[in-house]
Amino acid sequence: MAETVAQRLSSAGAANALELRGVSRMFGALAALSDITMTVRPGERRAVLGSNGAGKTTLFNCITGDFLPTSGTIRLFGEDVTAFPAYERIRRGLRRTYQISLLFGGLTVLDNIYLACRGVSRGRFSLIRPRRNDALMQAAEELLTAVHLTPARDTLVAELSYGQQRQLEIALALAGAPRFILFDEPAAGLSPAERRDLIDILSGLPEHIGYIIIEHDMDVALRVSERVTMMHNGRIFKEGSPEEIEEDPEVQALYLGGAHG
Ligand SMILES: Nc1ncnc2c1ncn2[C@@H]1O[C@H](COP(=O)(O)OP(=O)(O)OP(=O)(O)O)[C@@H](O)[C@H]1O
Repeated sequence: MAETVAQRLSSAGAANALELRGVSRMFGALAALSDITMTVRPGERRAVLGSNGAGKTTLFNCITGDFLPTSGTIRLFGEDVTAFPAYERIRRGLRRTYQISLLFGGLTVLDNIYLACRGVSRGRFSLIRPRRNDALMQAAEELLTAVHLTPARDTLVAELSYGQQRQLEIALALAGAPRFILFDEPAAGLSPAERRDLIDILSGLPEHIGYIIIEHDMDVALRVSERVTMMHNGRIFKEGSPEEIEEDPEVQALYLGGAHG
């Protein structure tokens, strides 16, 4: 089988994109995460699946720095970021999308992307209207294409369909040369055609960008990932290739049997 980008970067000695060691997160007496140990290589595409309450969102929140873990360590590209605030992790190339939309409805699609590019760039923020040859404007145009939104370039975000808004959220996560992205249920609420488009967009991302996708739609999750981590009750329950996970009898009994929401 051909070597994946993740394998090539890994054999070239690059640090893991993400490394969690013994990560736990308590909410009072409830262990939302218990002793999570997992590694994701640079460029690797990973799906994290599990029923409602399995701990997937808490896992994302600990990786981004929205929550601190109660115990354990988190390393990003070899660096211990366990106690780093979220913005320090963003500076190191980590991005995330949310289940709830965080877009500016009164601005155009291109303006939303442009502002995201500006927000993560190091230059000073200016209210002067950007010129068309501005490098950030060019980056914004490229992101527009990457998420298949070129026809909606000048449309106000409030007028976009729900699916187009989700596509725009992916563009915002791609602003500013990310190295690793956390996608939180990007297929939720999408039509079958929009799901196919999403699969194309994720499959077409530059190879060096790794990601973790939380997704309830197994068809999407298994098609856009090289490896799958199954969670249950705050623990890792199984890990394997999409084929291994799909055929695993325990996974089928617990998850594919309809126990998930
Ligand atoms: N801020 C919080 N305060 C208290 N309990 C929380 C908090 N966040 C999550 N939990 C609890 O932690 C457990 C894991 O929740 P989490 O949202 O991480 O699961 P999930 O796998 O993302 O579920 P879903 O698929 O429904 O989004 C649940 O029992 C949840 O009620």
